[in-house]
Amino acid sequence: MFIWNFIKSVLEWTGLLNKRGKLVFLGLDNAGKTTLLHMLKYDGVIPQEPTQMPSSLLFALPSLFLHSSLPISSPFTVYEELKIGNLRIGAHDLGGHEEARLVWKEYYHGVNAVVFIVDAVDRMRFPEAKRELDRLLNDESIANVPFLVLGNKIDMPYAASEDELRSALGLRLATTGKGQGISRGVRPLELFMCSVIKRRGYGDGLRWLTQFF
Ligand SMILES: Nc1nc2c(ncn2[C@@H]2O[C@H](COP(=O)(O)OP(=O)(O)OP(=O)(O)O)[C@@H](O)[C@H]2O)c(=O)[nH]1
Ligand SMILES: [Mg+2]
Repeated sequence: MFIWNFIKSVLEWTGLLNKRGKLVFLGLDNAGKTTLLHMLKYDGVIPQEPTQMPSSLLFALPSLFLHSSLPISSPFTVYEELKIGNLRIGAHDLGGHEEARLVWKEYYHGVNAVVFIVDAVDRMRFPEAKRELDRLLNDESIANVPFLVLGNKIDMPYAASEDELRSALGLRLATTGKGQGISRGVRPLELFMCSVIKRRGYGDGLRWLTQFF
Protein backbone atom coordinates (compact mmCIF):
# COMPACT_ATOMS: atom_id res chain seq x y z
CA MET A 1 0.00 0.00 0.00
CA PHE A 2 2.79 2.36 0.92
CA ILE A 3 4.66 1.58 -2.31
CA TRP A 4 1.52 1.96 -4.40
CA ASN A 5 0.91 5.40 -2.91
CA PHE A 6 4.53 6.33 -3.42
CA ILE A 7 4.57 5.43 -7.13
CA LYS A 8 1.14 6.93 -7.65
CA SER A 9 2.35 10.22 -6.24
CA VAL A 10 5.30 10.24 -8.66
CA LEU A 11 2.94 9.75 -11.59
CA GLU A 12 0.51 12.34 -10.30
CA TRP A 13 3.36 14.76 -9.84
CA THR A 14 4.39 14.38 -13.47
CA GLY A 15 0.80 14.55 -14.74
CA LEU A 16 1.11 11.08 -16.29
CA LEU A 17 -1.44 9.29 -14.16
CA ASN A 18 -4.67 8.65 -16.06
CA LYS A 19 -3.25 9.82 -19.38
CA ARG A 20 -3.91 7.66 -22.41
CA GLY A 21 -2.10 7.20 -25.68
CA LYS A 22 1.53 7.01 -26.56
CA LEU A 23 4.45 9.11 -25.42
CA VAL A 24 8.00 8.66 -26.73
CA PHE A 25 11.36 9.58 -25.30
CA LEU A 26 13.77 10.25 -28.14
CA GLY A 27 17.35 11.50 -28.23
CA LEU A 28 20.93 10.57 -28.94
CA ASP A 29 22.50 7.69 -27.07
CA ASN A 30 23.64 8.55 -23.55
CA ALA A 31 21.12 11.40 -23.17
CA GLY A 32 19.28 9.82 -20.23
CA LYS A 33 16.17 8.21 -21.78
CA THR A 34 16.44 4.90 -19.95
CA THR A 35 17.24 6.65 -16.68
CA LEU A 36 14.10 8.76 -17.00
CA LEU A 37 12.01 5.71 -17.86
CA HIS A 38 13.30 3.98 -14.75
CA MET A 39 12.75 7.07 -12.67
CA LEU A 40 9.09 7.08 -13.63
CA LYS A 41 8.78 3.37 -13.10
CA TYR A 42 10.59 2.89 -9.84
CA ASP A 43 11.34 6.41 -8.67
CA GLY A 44 14.92 5.33 -8.48
CA VAL A 45 18.00 5.31 -10.63
CA ILE A 46 19.62 2.13 -11.76
CA PRO A 47 23.14 2.48 -13.12
CA GLN A 48 22.73 2.18 -16.86
CA GLU A 49 24.45 0.18 -19.48
CA PRO A 50 23.96 1.63 -22.93
CA THR A 51 20.68 0.22 -24.16
CA GLN A 52 22.37 -1.28 -27.23
CA MET A 53 23.87 -3.87 -24.90
CA PRO A 54 20.78 -5.14 -23.12
CA SER A 55 21.60 -5.61 -19.50
CA SER A 56 19.99 -8.17 -17.29
CA LEU A 57 19.35 -5.30 -14.93
CA LEU A 58 17.01 -3.61 -17.34
CA PHE A 59 13.44 -4.23 -16.28
CA ALA A 60 14.57 -7.06 -14.04
CA LEU A 61 12.93 -5.58 -10.97
CA PRO A 62 9.41 -6.65 -10.11
CA SER A 63 6.82 -4.16 -11.17
CA LEU A 64 3.62 -3.54 -9.29
CA PHE A 65 0.97 -2.25 -11.62
CA LEU A 66 3.37 -1.20 -14.31
CA HIS A 67 4.19 -3.39 -17.22
CA SER A 68 7.21 -3.17 -19.44
CA SER A 69 8.32 -5.20 -22.35
CA LEU A 70 11.90 -6.29 -22.68
CA PRO A 71 13.99 -4.27 -25.05
CA ILE A 72 13.55 -5.50 -28.60
CA SER A 73 16.95 -5.57 -30.23
CA SER A 74 17.75 -5.15 -33.87
CA PRO A 75 21.33 -4.79 -35.06
CA PHE A 76 21.03 -1.03 -34.63
CA THR A 77 18.25 -0.16 -32.27
CA VAL A 78 16.66 -1.08 -29.03
CA TYR A 79 13.15 -0.19 -28.07
CA GLU A 80 12.06 0.02 -24.48
CA GLU A 81 8.52 0.43 -23.38
CA LEU A 82 6.65 1.07 -20.18
CA LYS A 83 2.89 0.93 -19.68
CA ILE A 84 1.11 3.01 -17.09
CA GLY A 85 -2.61 2.30 -17.25
CA ASN A 86 -3.68 3.45 -20.70
CA LEU A 87 -0.45 5.26 -21.44
CA ARG A 88 2.47 3.67 -23.25
CA ILE A 89 5.86 5.28 -22.93
CA GLY A 90 8.60 4.18 -25.32
CA ALA A 91 12.25 5.18 -25.45
CA HIS A 92 14.35 5.13 -28.56
CA ASP A 93 17.78 6.29 -29.67
CA LEU A 94 18.24 8.57 -32.62
CA GLY A 95 21.27 9.32 -34.70
CA GLY A 96 23.58 7.21 -36.71
CA HIS A 97 22.28 4.65 -39.09
CA GLU A 98 19.61 5.14 -41.72
CA GLU A 99 18.46 1.58 -40.98
CA ALA A 100 17.73 2.60 -37.42
CA ARG A 101 15.87 5.63 -38.63
CA LEU A 102 13.47 3.47 -40.62
CA VAL A 103 12.73 1.38 -37.56
CA TRP A 104 12.03 4.24 -35.19
CA LYS A 105 9.98 6.12 -37.76
CA GLU A 106 7.61 3.20 -37.83
CA TYR A 107 7.50 3.03 -34.10
CA TYR A 108 6.68 6.64 -33.34
CA HIS A 109 3.75 6.57 -35.74
CA GLY A 110 0.64 7.72 -33.91
CA VAL A 111 2.38 9.22 -30.88
CA ASN A 112 0.55 11.81 -28.79
CA ALA A 113 3.64 13.62 -27.50
CA VAL A 114 7.42 13.56 -27.82
CA VAL A 115 10.06 14.11 -25.15
CA PHE A 116 13.40 14.85 -26.79
CA ILE A 117 16.27 14.49 -24.31
CA VAL A 118 19.64 16.18 -24.77
CA ASP A 119 22.79 15.76 -22.69
CA ALA A 120 23.45 19.38 -21.68
CA VAL A 121 27.09 18.60 -20.86
CA ASP A 122 28.04 17.09 -24.19
CA ARG A 123 28.54 20.26 -26.24
CA MET A 124 30.40 18.36 -28.95
CA ARG A 125 27.15 16.62 -29.79
CA PHE A 126 24.82 19.63 -29.74
CA PRO A 127 24.98 19.92 -33.55
CA GLU A 128 24.07 16.24 -33.92
CA ALA A 129 21.22 16.62 -31.42
CA LYS A 130 20.02 19.70 -33.30
CA ARG A 131 20.04 17.80 -36.60
CA GLU A 132 17.91 15.02 -35.15
CA LEU A 133 15.55 17.46 -33.47
CA ASP A 134 15.12 19.44 -36.71
CA ARG A 135 14.44 16.25 -38.57
CA LEU A 136 11.70 15.35 -36.10
CA LEU A 137 10.19 18.83 -36.04
CA ASN A 138 9.97 18.76 -39.83
CA ASP A 139 8.55 15.27 -40.01
CA GLU A 140 5.04 15.47 -41.44
CA SER A 141 3.86 12.30 -39.76
CA ILE A 142 4.17 13.99 -36.35
CA ALA A 143 3.47 17.51 -37.53
CA ASN A 144 1.22 18.73 -34.70
CA VAL A 145 2.54 16.58 -31.90
CA PRO A 146 3.58 18.53 -28.77
CA PHE A 147 7.32 18.47 -28.06
CA LEU A 148 9.09 18.74 -24.75
CA VAL A 149 12.86 19.18 -25.04
CA LEU A 150 14.71 18.26 -21.85
CA GLY A 151 18.26 19.54 -21.32
CA ASN A 152 19.48 16.85 -18.93
CA LYS A 153 22.40 16.52 -16.46
CA ILE A 154 22.36 20.05 -15.06
CA ASP A 155 23.75 18.60 -11.83
CA MET A 156 27.11 18.37 -13.65
CA PRO A 157 29.58 21.22 -13.52
CA TYR A 158 29.81 23.03 -16.86
CA ALA A 159 26.41 21.89 -18.06
CA ALA A 160 25.01 24.33 -20.59
CA SER A 161 22.55 26.90 -19.32
CA GLU A 162 19.03 26.96 -20.68
CA ASP A 163 19.97 29.98 -22.76
CA GLU A 164 23.02 28.30 -24.27
CA LEU A 165 21.14 25.12 -25.12
CA ARG A 166 18.19 27.04 -26.54
CA SER A 167 20.59 28.75 -28.95
CA ALA A 168 22.58 25.63 -29.76
CA LEU A 169 19.40 23.77 -30.69
CA GLY A 170 18.05 26.70 -32.71
CA LEU A 171 15.00 27.02 -30.48
CA ARG A 172 15.29 30.70 -29.64
CA LEU A 173 12.35 31.72 -31.81
CA ALA A 174 10.63 28.37 -31.92
CA THR A 175 9.49 27.68 -28.37
CA THR A 176 5.93 28.52 -27.45
CA GLY A 177 6.15 29.45 -23.76
CA LYS A 178 6.04 27.65 -20.45
CA GLY A 179 2.64 28.86 -19.35
CA GLN A 180 -0.71 27.47 -20.33
CA GLY A 181 -2.62 28.79 -23.28
CA ILE A 182 -1.16 28.48 -26.73
CA SER A 183 -2.70 29.84 -29.91
CA ARG A 184 -4.80 27.34 -31.77
CA GLY A 185 -2.99 25.49 -34.49
CA VAL A 186 0.44 26.13 -32.97
CA ARG A 187 2.46 23.10 -31.99
CA PRO A 188 3.49 23.29 -28.32
CA LEU A 189 7.29 23.21 -28.10
CA GLU A 190 9.32 24.10 -25.03
CA LEU A 191 12.70 23.53 -23.43
CA PHE A 192 13.11 22.64 -19.76
CA MET A 193 16.42 21.96 -18.05
CA CYS A 194 16.60 19.00 -15.71
CA SER A 195 18.63 16.50 -13.79
CA VAL A 196 16.91 13.16 -13.96
CA ILE A 197 19.29 11.74 -11.38
CA LYS A 198 18.62 14.56 -8.92
CA ARG A 199 14.91 14.55 -9.75
CA ARG A 200 14.92 18.16 -10.77
CA GLY A 201 13.13 19.87 -13.63
CA TYR A 202 11.64 16.98 -15.56
CA GLY A 203 8.46 17.07 -13.47
CA ASP A 204 7.87 20.67 -14.53
CA GLY A 205 8.51 19.70 -18.13
CA LEU A 206 6.22 16.69 -18.08
CA ARG A 207 3.48 18.65 -16.32
CA TRP A 208 3.76 21.28 -19.04
CA LEU A 209 3.58 18.58 -21.74
CA THR A 210 0.69 16.57 -20.30
CA GLN A 211 -1.69 19.53 -20.52
CA PHE A 212 -1.61 19.09 -24.31
CA PHE A 213 -2.75 15.49 -24.66
N1 LIG B 1 25.07 13.44 -14.08
C1 LIG B 1 23.97 12.90 -14.60
N2 LIG B 1 24.05 11.75 -15.31
C2 LIG B 1 22.91 11.26 -15.83
C3 LIG B 1 21.65 11.89 -15.66
N3 LIG B 1 20.73 11.15 -16.31
C4 LIG B 1 21.37 10.11 -16.85
N4 LIG B 1 22.68 10.16 -16.56
C5 LIG B 1 23.73 9.20 -16.93
O1 LIG B 1 23.94 9.27 -18.32
C6 LIG B 1 24.26 7.97 -18.82
C7 LIG B 1 23.32 7.60 -19.93
O2 LIG B 1 22.01 7.45 -19.41
P1 LIG B 1 20.96 6.45 -20.10
O3 LIG B 1 19.66 6.63 -19.38
O4 LIG B 1 21.53 5.11 -20.23
O5 LIG B 1 20.88 7.14 -21.54
P2 LIG B 1 20.09 6.62 -22.82
O6 LIG B 1 19.58 7.86 -23.47
O7 LIG B 1 19.10 5.58 -22.47
O8 LIG B 1 21.29 6.05 -23.65
P3 LIG B 1 21.36 4.79 -24.65
O9 LIG B 1 20.58 3.70 -24.04
O10 LIG B 1 22.81 4.54 -24.77
O11 LIG B 1 20.76 5.30 -25.90
C8 LIG B 1 24.19 7.02 -17.64
O12 LIG B 1 25.49 6.85 -17.14
C9 LIG B 1 23.32 7.77 -16.65
O13 LIG B 1 23.59 7.42 -15.31
C10 LIG B 1 21.60 13.10 -14.88
O14 LIG B 1 20.58 13.72 -14.64
N5 LIG B 1 22.80 13.55 -14.40
MG1 LIG C 1 18.90 3.68 -23.00
